[in-house]
Amino acid sequence: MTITGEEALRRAAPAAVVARGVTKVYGQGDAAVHALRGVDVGFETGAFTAIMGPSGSGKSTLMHCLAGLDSVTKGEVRIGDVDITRLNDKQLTLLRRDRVGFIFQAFNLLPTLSAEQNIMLPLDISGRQADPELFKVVIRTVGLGDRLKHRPSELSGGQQQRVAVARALISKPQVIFADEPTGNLDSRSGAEVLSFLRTSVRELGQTIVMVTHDPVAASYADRVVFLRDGVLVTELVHPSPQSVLDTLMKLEG
Ligand SMILES: Nc1ncnc2c1ncn2[C@@H]1O[C@H](COP(=O)(O)OP(=O)(O)OP(=O)(O)O)[C@@H](O)[C@H]1O
Repeated sequence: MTITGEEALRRAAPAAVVARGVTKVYGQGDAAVHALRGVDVGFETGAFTAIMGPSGSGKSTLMHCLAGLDSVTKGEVRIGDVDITRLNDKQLTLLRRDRVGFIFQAFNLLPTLSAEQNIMLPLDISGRQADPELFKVVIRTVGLGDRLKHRPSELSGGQQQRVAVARALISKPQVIFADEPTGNLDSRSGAEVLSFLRTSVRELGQTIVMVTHDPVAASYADRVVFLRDGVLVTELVHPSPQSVLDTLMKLEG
């Protein structure tokens, strides 16, 4: 029997995040918008997965539902062994704080804190200590050694996003959700940030799920899943910019 690359990936690693039958309807009656119509998808532990699709296909909605930032109308979302759709607000807040990392398009750093203080903030808030070895590895990985005392305003956009990447990595979350992490960066800084994400998957075994519009960004992932009209329609394993672009053109055509 031939095993496809995708099957091999699935067999090698259990899913860190699983969505089953996820439906999301915004509004009611005539004004109802069916943003997700029964999405089934798994995201492997230690893999980098991109979510793509035409504008309005439901990418951000799916990511928000996976990360517990938005509620589902129907269906189940598991992060590890926890069905997050059954948690109350307080439990969800703790789960996001302790098990999930976020990287957004706007870097979301606190302007009065240094790079190092921004990186440590989530751990400080939850009263946890950083693993000193991991801190060294993360700082080396994202190349911020000589910038740790700088404030965000003294850093370039690419450097600020590297701080946000380090902040997401330092708490060893079960999964990092990245929403257009290179959307505000020039192509060189974007490539650097994507390389750091790739390295964190390879060297730290980090699980990453990223929403992007950019075929080049998506090509850094191990796998790309494609949405259209709120449904998962296809996926690519070991994507190239060209194969992602071709698939998108077919979906939009
Ligand atoms: N809060 C909301 N209230 C009502 N409709 C919404 C809301 N958020 C999203 N939608 C609708 O749900 C659908 C999916 O939106 P979503 O933002 O998830 O798509 P997307 O693929 O991320 O789009 P884009 O690529 O343009 O960012 C769209 O039709 C959108 O208008």
